[in-house]
Amino acid sequence: MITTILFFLFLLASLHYVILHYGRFGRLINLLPGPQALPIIGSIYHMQVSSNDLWTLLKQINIQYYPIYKIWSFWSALIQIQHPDDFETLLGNPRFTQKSFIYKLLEPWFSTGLLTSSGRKWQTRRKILTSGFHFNVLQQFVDIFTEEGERLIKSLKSEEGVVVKDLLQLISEHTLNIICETAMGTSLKDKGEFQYKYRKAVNDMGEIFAYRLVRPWFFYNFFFNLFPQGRRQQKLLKILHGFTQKVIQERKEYHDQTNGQYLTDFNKSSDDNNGNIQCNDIGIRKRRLAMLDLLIAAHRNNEINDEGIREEVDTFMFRGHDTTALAICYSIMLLAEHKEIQDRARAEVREVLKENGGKLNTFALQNLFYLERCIKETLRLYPSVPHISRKAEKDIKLSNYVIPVNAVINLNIYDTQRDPRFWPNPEVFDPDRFLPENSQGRHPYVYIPFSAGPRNCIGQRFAMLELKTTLSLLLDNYYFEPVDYLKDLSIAVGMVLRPTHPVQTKFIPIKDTC
Ligand code: HEM
Repeated sequence: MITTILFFLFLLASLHYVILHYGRFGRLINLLPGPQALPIIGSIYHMQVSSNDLWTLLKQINIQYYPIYKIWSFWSALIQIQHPDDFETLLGNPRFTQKSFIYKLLEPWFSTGLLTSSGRKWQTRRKILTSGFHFNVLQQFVDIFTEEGERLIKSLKSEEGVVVKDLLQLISEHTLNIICETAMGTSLKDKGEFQYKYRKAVNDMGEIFAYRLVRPWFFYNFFFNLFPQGRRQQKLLKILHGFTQKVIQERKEYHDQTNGQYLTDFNKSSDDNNGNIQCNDIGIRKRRLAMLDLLIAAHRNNEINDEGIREEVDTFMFRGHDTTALAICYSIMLLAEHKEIQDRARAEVREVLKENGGKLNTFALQNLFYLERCIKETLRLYPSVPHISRKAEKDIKLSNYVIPVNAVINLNIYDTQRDPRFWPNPEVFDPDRFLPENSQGRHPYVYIPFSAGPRNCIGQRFAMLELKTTLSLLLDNYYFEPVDYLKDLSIAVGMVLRPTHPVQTKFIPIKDTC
């Protein structure tokens, strides 16, 4: 019986293979170069290795088939691209805004929030949420970035310096506090264990994402949930959704208690008469108009339902803390390894602080030109989001090949930003690449850490202000010294550019400030 079923399935798969590969779609895809593929399963058998070996393997394949190649993964064709002209053709075209099926792996977590949705839904949500990142709103957030930065500095205090054993853990605690206080209007103070579990679950979900990515038979949630990793994912989702539900519930309660009076004008100042932002006894900031408030206001106008709020809070909670934590970590590590650059950045921070009476505000942050170049250069070498992916919504010509409708197109941001054809000495950390005179003539799509076009990162200005504030405070108070070196870094394939092991850095207090 089993043999008959297997034989029948094999016949079906063979028939599907012939139709797929000898039809127009398959013929066009097969014109592209790419690693050796077996009938039916394609090239995916090369990729059944650990996620850091996969990272190394893909780098080799990228070099071999530059600038475009295909990977057959059973019935799907994945097109990998790495040329800024192709990025421009794809991202610059407002008709290519649909994400590929790879993002479906994220749907159990985010459903169809801003990152994963498409079409009308995405447009409506993007419109609602954009005002949450308006300059006036971001300006108020700088106070929170500073408060949290000061807490971080206190936590590092020690006479002779401290070696932080897991830099990413420490910094992601800080960035999660920030996203909750700013975008969600909720404080996580005294919720250490609760937030630790959330961050651990985020990390574990990243591993599961990478695991499924190269096992297309696990793309179907129903089937995946029957297996141990699927059951593990179910448990993690309970933690992740429990966390965000609590944040939403607390904020809703606050607006119910205040009769929704703070849900009206998003551009008004949120300070009391003395310029202080107040907290109520459950730690919720009064009158700060957060992104979550926009969603609650939209809910009251019947523009979004409870499920809609949850998917956006899940999306922003993850995207708003993990990406910035990685960027801060890599910045610290790079500055630790480049003492002269670190000293120059610190000198600038101190100068700007002096000019602003020791206070950081948006004006002061705007004047940190060198630090901004350091951050840009960090995001060139270590883009928090190394790859993005789109669905070909119609035929599109890339690097002289016609890519047929429905193909998956993966954009390799990481390798493009290190491509020696566009970046002299690409492995060298040189913030002055981003001086205006050194940027002239550079292809506009060769540097896209925040993506580009209509689906670019909605949080990029938020991220830059947060990074500048945190790094300024750290630079003003500590010398950074390397313990682990970036040349030894091992990276796992996943949603973000995560190291496979904890990384360590030493912070030595500067006597005149600490
Ligand atoms: C250094 C920090 C950050 C980097 C490098 C970064 C990078 C990116 C990239 C490359 C995309 C495009 C993703 C894709 O097409 O699949 C993106 C989208 C997005 N980012 Fe960021 N991001 C950062 C910080 C943030 C922050 C702080 C927030 C929220 C507060 C945020 C929220 C989002 C959202 C919601 C999207 C989806 C936008 C849409 O599709 O309309 N990001 N980000």
